Amino acid sequence: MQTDLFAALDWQDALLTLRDNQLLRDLDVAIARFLQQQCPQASHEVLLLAAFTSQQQASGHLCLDLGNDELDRQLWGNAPPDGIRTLLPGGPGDWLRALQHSPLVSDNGTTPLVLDGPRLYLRRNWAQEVAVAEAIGTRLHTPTEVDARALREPLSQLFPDHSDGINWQQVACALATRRALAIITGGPGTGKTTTVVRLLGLLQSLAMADDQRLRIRLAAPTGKAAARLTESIGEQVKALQVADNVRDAIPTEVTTLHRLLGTRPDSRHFRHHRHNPLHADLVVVDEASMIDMDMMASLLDALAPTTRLVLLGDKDQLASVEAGAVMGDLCRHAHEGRYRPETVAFVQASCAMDISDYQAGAPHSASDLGQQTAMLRTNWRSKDSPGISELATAVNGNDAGSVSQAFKAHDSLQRQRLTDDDNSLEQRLLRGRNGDDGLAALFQAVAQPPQRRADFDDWARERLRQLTRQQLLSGLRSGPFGVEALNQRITHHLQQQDLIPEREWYAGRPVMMTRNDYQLGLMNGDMGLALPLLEETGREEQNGQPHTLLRVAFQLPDGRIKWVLPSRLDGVETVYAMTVHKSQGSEFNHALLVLPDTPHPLLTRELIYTAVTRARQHFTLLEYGPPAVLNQAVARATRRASGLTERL
Ligand SMILES: Nc1ncnc2c1ncn2[C@@H]1O[C@H](COP(=O)(O)OP(=O)(O)OP(=O)(O)O)[C@@H](O)[C@H]1O
Repeated sequence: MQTDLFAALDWQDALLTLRDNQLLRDLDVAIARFLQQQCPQASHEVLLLAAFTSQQQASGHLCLDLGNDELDRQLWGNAPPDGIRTLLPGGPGDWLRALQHSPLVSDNGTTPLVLDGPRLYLRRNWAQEVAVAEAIGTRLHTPTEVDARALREPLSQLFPDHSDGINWQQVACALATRRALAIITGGPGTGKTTTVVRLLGLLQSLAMADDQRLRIRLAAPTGKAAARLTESIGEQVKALQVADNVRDAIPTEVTTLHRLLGTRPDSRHFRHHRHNPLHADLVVVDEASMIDMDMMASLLDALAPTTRLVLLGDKDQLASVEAGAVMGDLCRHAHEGRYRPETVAFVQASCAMDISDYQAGAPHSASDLGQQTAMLRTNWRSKDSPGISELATAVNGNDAGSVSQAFKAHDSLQRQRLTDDDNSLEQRLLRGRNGDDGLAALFQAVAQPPQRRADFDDWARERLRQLTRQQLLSGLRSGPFGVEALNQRITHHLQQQDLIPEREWYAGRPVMMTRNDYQLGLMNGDMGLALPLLEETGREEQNGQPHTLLRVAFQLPDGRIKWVLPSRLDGVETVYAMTVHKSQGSEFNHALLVLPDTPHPLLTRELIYTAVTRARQHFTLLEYGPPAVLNQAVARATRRASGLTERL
């Protein structure tokens, strides 16, 4: 009966209705139509599932997991729309049977759709996931092992600080020497950079003792993250307890992943791939939680099988905007350790430390990858901002009581209820916490450029640093509490206060790149500030003032300042407010998070955690609604559908 009804419906209309109800995108509709052209005998049920599989990518899922208990919610929110049951009769079990008999579906990548257990993939996503799992598997079976006892002496020199418990930094270093892949995860300030610099010192010392020299490359997913790491690596390398020639053989410049792999204009393919691998013996990638499956596949493809890869990142942060949550998948059990007895013995021999409390309960629960993964657990920056790590831990633990308690216990944390009909948000941003971190101070400083052209780069660097003293964040892009509305509202207020003129470009306008511009060498997410630049040739004064031109200053990953003509930038937006997604890889002395007046499905635990951990010293929650908005967000953990963990 249902099948008759289904056949009677006009297929094209059904797709368009789903699109009009925002259950599908144009792209998803196009994919279903394309597949129908390729295979006219394909059932509408399978085509519809293909459209939904494509649509799942918009939420970061790599596949449609038909075994997911929350499939209904994932597909169409709360309740299925009218008529959908007619289009897609039965339940996941029936759909799986339909897929198994469809000519569009195989389990080995020979068809446009791939069914792997209960997971339905578009072929490209499946192929990437398989390639990533294989490349990781190869690295995990490539021993680079050195004798554990031979590590003991150099490790104790690199880690002179004596601690009673387990020194996870030292454990991470020791584990990383064993295979061509290592993962080091930990929250902010847990010493990931410190650890990796010591690891580089260790590996380079061992190589140089053998008359070799490792070619080391350092990278991060965004320009901002690369710039931040360049700065902290530089300091750490200076403090490294190694011979001078070893120190000199450790690079401090961090590049973006795109530059590392070699972007090619007008192509989504990179210059480096399996037939032209990167010339490197060791590649370190920081902020690995921002790497999506597509980029991870490209990265692994560009590395020779013998090139060591070390991934650093915070597994609890928001996953990449694009599909895949690779770091989260790779670190699924990092907090438990789940080490095998031989790993425990290796750590005992190399570090004289007992990690048997973190041994796997049952042999099958330990994975090869787990043996190469270490989680750092001490926040070394906590003296500066104890409240922030306490709040972050409470958010991670979905502990509403501890979240409220943290706000009460620490001056570094503030929670303020705002109403929509006053200007208290704008006034707060203008004032800042202590005057010198507010927007008013920024505009004042911007209005006082140096007198000599030679001083402009340093001045711009300082102004860009000033910009990171305070940042307003929102988890949403659209709607009254999304960054678009917030930026408009703040801009309007500043104009009313005569702090900025009513035109698009003005000195003091903070902007962010919204796409990669390879010609300019600027990447999506890079932040710039419009500043008056003293004109080099026109030294003559105008009305008693030196002649200045408006330029946008960006800091490149190597620290240099790049001055760009505003008209040359077509992919930028104002960032008085920034999305939490875009704030990844950045830190601010004071981060302020706006929460809307009602709970929102896009606000999740990872998003709140990421916002809190952007703050170095102070975190403020600006609530336009009841506490339930925060509590519901903290309770909502995201789980992205992928088969990577199982495959590994
Ligand atoms: N073992 C240690 N003993 C004392 N201080 C440490 C130790 N490890 C790291 N630190 C200090 O803690 C601070 C944070 O370390 P580091 O930058 O390595 O952390 P991180 O995890 O890379 O931080 P983030 O990702 O938040 O930038 C630094 O000032 C560093 O010098």
